[in-house]
Amino acid sequence: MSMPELSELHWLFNKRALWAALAMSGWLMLCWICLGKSRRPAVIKSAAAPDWLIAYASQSGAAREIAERLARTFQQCNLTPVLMPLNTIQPQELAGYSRALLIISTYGEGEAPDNAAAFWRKAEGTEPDLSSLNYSMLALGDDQYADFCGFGRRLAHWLNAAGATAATPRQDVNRLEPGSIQSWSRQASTWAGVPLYDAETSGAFEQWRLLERLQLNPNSPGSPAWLIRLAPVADMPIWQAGDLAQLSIGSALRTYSIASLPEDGVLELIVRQVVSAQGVAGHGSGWLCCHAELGATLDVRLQSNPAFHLPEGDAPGIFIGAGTGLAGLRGLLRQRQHQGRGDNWLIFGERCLQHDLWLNEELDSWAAQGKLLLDRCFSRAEHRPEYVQHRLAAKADQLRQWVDRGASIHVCGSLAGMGREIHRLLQELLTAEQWMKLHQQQRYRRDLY
Ligand SMILES: Cc1cc2nc3c(=O)[nH]c(=O)nc-3n(C[C@H](O)[C@H](O)[C@H](O)COP(=O)(O)O)c2cc1C
Repeated sequence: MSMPELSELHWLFNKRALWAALAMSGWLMLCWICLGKSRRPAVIKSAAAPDWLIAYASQSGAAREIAERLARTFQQCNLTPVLMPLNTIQPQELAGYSRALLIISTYGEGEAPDNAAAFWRKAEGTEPDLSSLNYSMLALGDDQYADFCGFGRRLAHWLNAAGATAATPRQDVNRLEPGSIQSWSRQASTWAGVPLYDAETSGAFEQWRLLERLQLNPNSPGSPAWLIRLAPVADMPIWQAGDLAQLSIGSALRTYSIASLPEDGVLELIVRQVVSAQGVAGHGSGWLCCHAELGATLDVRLQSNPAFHLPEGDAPGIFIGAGTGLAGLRGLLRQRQHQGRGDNWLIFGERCLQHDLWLNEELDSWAAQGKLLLDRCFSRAEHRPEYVQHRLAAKADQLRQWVDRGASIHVCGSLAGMGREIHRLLQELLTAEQWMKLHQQQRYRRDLY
């Protein structure tokens, strides 16, 4: 999966027993609350929509990436925050929110980054009534500049003068220092009731070498997707299926789902080559998929992602994904094969049968051995165009039977394009009891971006 970049950070659910228990019980409660809400009539559902704002001011992307990651964590808890750069909101519109997380970088000489400058021009010197707004600010900067975190500080003063309440002390961060970010995250987590971040399950950056890249979809109508294979320069680190890899490429950091196991001796990723409307290759994907020479080294940090690990036990597994979402599912499926657990059902969607048989040798061989029930769907199929949600709906009886047998459901891929649809459909196709048990027993796991 190609996910947003981060600098010097690690975001995850803690492994330590106490925090895990707290986080999971919090998560379960949220699921319960949201489940209850989403089963009421639509009008109540929208009236009860969460009022979280996650706003950022970012020049080179660090603050934006943090904000995006926060938003994803909220979404994994079935909350739907509004995520935006400050410029896209009018100062007085902040009064429409009761809770905000603000990730604010400083640029120039103590100035606002470009995507917050217009906001600040309008805000400065005005004093709207923001007395119903509570906020928590993470201010990013560099103490080598004379006005350290100057914009964050000025924005916080302005908010306070307008009557807003700081729910946590403003945290100034020097050069993305992880300890400060962690400290803020813990406080913000407590306030927000969402487990936002913990540093202890992320390792350090290690060097890896680009070993190979194989295009998975030659001639596809979709953008090229590549299986990227990396070998460790030093010892092979340990990770679990479901974990993530943060790649440092130039000044950017990108996060991808890991598609392989340590036993494979390589770190495999599935990366879609991003090309802008102007034909410019994306920074991270362009380097990985086109520009980097084989043998080139890059810094990678592995990030534990317990929320997407396989559950204990040998119950069946349902795996649903589209596009690069196959990466996370493939890691899990490989682990299931290693464990000798053949009761797997994969529903995978891409564009067309002729050019999008991603990883077909491996998947077909598991299917031929009876270890995988394989449903491929193609959105551009001539006769029966289909998305994964259509196939799932067509196999609703089978879904219910598997869930009754204790199956867990893993969903990986885009939130907007697929994750939300699958979520909605599962709620519709499963009985209330099945849906409740899936949550209670933590058998519904998602890696969406
Ligand atoms: C040209 C430039 C000017 C900067 N000016 C300041 C500054 O005045 N005060 C400060 O604390 N940090 C300053 N910084 C540091 C950035 O705030 C810091 O690198 C931050 O992590 C960037 O976050 P972003 O990628 O979200 O924009 C500056 C950085 C650059 C490149």
